Parts: sequence; structure tokens; C-alpha cells
Amino acid sequence: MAVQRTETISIQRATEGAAAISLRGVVKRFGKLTAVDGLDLDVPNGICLGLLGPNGAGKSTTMKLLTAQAIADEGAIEVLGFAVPRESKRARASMGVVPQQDNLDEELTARENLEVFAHLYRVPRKDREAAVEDALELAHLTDRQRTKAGDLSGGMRRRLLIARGLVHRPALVLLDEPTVGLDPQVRAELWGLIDGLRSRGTTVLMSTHYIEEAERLADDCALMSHGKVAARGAPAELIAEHAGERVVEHYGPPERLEAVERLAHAAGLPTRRTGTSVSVLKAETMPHSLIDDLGPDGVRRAANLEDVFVVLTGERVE
Ligand SMILES: Nc1ncnc2c1ncn2[C@@H]1O[C@H](COP(=O)(O)OP(=O)(O)OP(=O)(O)O)[C@@H](O)[C@H]1O
Repeated sequence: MAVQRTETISIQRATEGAAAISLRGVVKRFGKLTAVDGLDLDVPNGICLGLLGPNGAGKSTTMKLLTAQAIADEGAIEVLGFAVPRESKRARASMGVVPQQDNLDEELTARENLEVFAHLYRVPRKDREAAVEDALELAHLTDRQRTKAGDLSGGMRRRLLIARGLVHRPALVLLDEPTVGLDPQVRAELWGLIDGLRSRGTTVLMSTHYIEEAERLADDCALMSHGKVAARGAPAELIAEHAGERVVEHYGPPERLEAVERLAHAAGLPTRRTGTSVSVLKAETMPHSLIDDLGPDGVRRAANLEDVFVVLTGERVE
């Protein structure tokens, strides 16, 4: 891996102090629909940034703009110091892309899938075997390296997909909804793998619509709604600023929910609605008079990023 490492280091040096990814005023339209709408986003080197938003918020389109699979109508994009799309070939050489759709070659073994990509990414021949071994190990697939991709379980395939994006030891990895549709146990396994990338110093941009995934993995989150970033910060900071520490949920018929909202707003506290409940946020700051007025039937829980998202955008993430 000597040559590969040197390349990676020189690229990191070229961007030292700068952001691994920078988008300024980026717009992408599909006919009349504006999927990305004046997006400004910086991803500093070495962090995991969670791009959190509901289906249709523009997360996948943003990922595609970074790899030049889609071309922006307006704005400026830089990836690892390279202007995209003009220098996208050079940017792509140092980035790993893990797509939402599984596009492994079913007829090839796990190992062969990685070998093909090591070749495509121009890992020097003498380093290729070590690169493949390393990726297999990272994805805990060494034991299954001779199994055809088509015969692997869903979780193993997803791990292989991630390993394939890492085989050239990229400085930056784009993960588009890495655990979508997987069961909780497999999801937790993948979280371990993604966490491992961070500790290697790899910059990660991960889109997700799972609140827990963003809270667990992301150093920083960008909450995306209608093609823009509605808020940006560390999950704990965003929660503290917009939702406080605790939330009290009140259930009841519509008139009861309206009364709870009226009383909370009069006391200056934000609320969020679900079908059958109203959550009063920043509950730790509730005056005693409001606690008395609302009554004892509220259910207490910790505030989370979903609360923040709803307060800021009026939408739900999951
Ligand atoms: N190739 C395309 N042609 C037309 N419309 C598109 C195309 N790609 C995306 N869109 C539309 O752009 C909007 C943003 O889609 P995008 O896939 O970026 O959202 P997302 O946040 O990634 O959601 P998801 O998790 O469902 O992928 C959606 O309304 C989508 O239908």
C-alpha cells in the first residue's frame, strides 16, 4: 500500500485546513422540481457528517452532485480541493462511494468483487492483495471471501458494498443511506464498521433518515429539508438549542391537544404534534403554573433530533 498511502497523504495535505467538501449556492433542478435549492455545506476533514432528512429532501441528489453523476445548474462544488464537475475524475480517485442500491456482481465472490474495484481504482498491482485483505478484514468478511455475492446475506452484502468503496483507502467516503431496510441487528453491525472508519481518520458524509443513526455516528449533522440545510451542528448541541433536555408528551382528543399547545405557546415553549399527541419541548424550563395547568398525565422522555427536525421544518424525518 506504500504508493497508495503516499497519494492519500499528499491529497490530504493539499486540502489541509480546508474542508473535504464544500458546496456554495448549489441548485439542481429536474424539470420544474428543484431537488437541491441553494445548498451551502462544508464538511471539514476527518469528521462524520450526517445528512439527515426525510425522503425527497435532496440527500441522494447532493451525493450524486459530489461524484458528478448529476451536474448542478448553479453554484460551486469542491471535493478534496478539486472543482467538481471539472476535476471530478481526480476527486473520485480519492473518494469511496457506497450507493443506496446494491449493485454488487452476484456471480463474483466477495473477494473478486473487491479485486475488480481495486483494479478500477488503480491500486498498484503489488499493493492490490493487501488492499483487498484489508477491506475484507474491515468488513469482517475474511471468512466469506470465496462466497459468491449472490449467496451472501443482506447484511453481508451491505458490508461488502462498503468494503468495495474503501478498497483504495479513500480520504473521503460517501455513504448514501447505508442501513436502509436492514434489521436492527445488522444495522448495529454496520454502525460498528462506520465508526471504525472515523477512527482511521477517514472523512465520512452519510445520508440517513434514521434519527438514531445520525445521533450515534455523526460528529455533526446537517438537517436537510426541501433541498436546503435547515440547521447544522453536533447532535447534542442541536437538541439542547432547539428542543432542550426533556419533552413531555400529552395524549388525548383534538380539543385536549389544542389546549396543551395553547398553554405551552403562551409560556413560550415550542411544541410538536404527532397524530395522537402533542409534545411540549424544553420541558425542564416549564413554569410551575404550566405544570399545574397541563396536569399530571404527560409522559416524559429525553429530547431527540426528530424533535429538532419537526420544530424547524414542520416535517418528520422517519
Ligand atoms: N433523476 C431524477 N429525475 C427527476 N426527479 C428526481 C430525480 N432524482 C431525484 N428526483 C426528485 O428530486 C427530489 C429529491 O430526491 P432525492 O433522491 O435527492 O431525495 P432524498 O432526500 O435522497 O430521498 P431518498 O431517501 O428517497 O432518496 C425528489 O422529489 C425526487 O423525486
